[in-house]
Amino acid sequence: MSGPLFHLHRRAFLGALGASVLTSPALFAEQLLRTPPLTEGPFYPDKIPLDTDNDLIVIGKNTTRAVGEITHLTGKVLDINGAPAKNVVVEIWQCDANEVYLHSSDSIPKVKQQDKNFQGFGRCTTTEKGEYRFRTIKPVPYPGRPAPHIHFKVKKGNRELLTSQFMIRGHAGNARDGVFGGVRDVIDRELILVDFKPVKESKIGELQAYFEIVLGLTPDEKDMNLRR
Ligand SMILES: O=C(O)c1ccc(O)c(O)c1
Repeated sequence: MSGPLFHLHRRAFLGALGASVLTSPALFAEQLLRTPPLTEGPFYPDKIPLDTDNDLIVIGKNTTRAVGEITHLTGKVLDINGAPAKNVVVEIWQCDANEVYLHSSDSIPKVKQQDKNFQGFGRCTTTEKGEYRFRTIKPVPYPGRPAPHIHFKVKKGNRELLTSQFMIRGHAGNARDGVFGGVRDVIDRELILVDFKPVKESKIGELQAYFEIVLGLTPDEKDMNLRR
């Protein structure tokens, strides 16, 4: 999701609340909307691959690239006050262009179908500004999951801060997807949708997607706030 769009939706949200609750605008106005958590699904890798870098298109020193529409996925991890979450790890995983996840219960039965050049899983540590970046493929529908999606987790050390998924804004499969349909709140839906746009200078049809992940308070931090 792009920065400006994000703020537009936030304003729409405040508008929907009505003027009466805005008597103390500072309470809301400074906070970003938190990325909603979503199911991990059945296919977080059961065996972490040797190559876990942020380029899912090329495994190790292979010379053949993965099949699919190359996407430069970038973004930031922020807290609800807009401060960067630096030095946290973003993990992504998704099925390959032939609908196979890097998980033995999917990849063993579909061994002939699997794209052996797709890394399927990657990690990126955020910078001082909370930035992350991946090179991956535009996600495709999976049997039983008509909304193409990329799963992600945000971790700090061993602590899992968020598990969710993002989906393609405007994709026809979203309306038929059980996980997307399970997100009842219209604002929450907006917060998991991402635009996939052509990279203008690219001669090979690469795409770019920008997604800001906003972390809510962790259980420990909520506890601290209650005690304050
Ligand atoms: O329930 C499932 O089958 C299923 C499959 C793939 C996914 O990515 C997922 O989140 C759920």
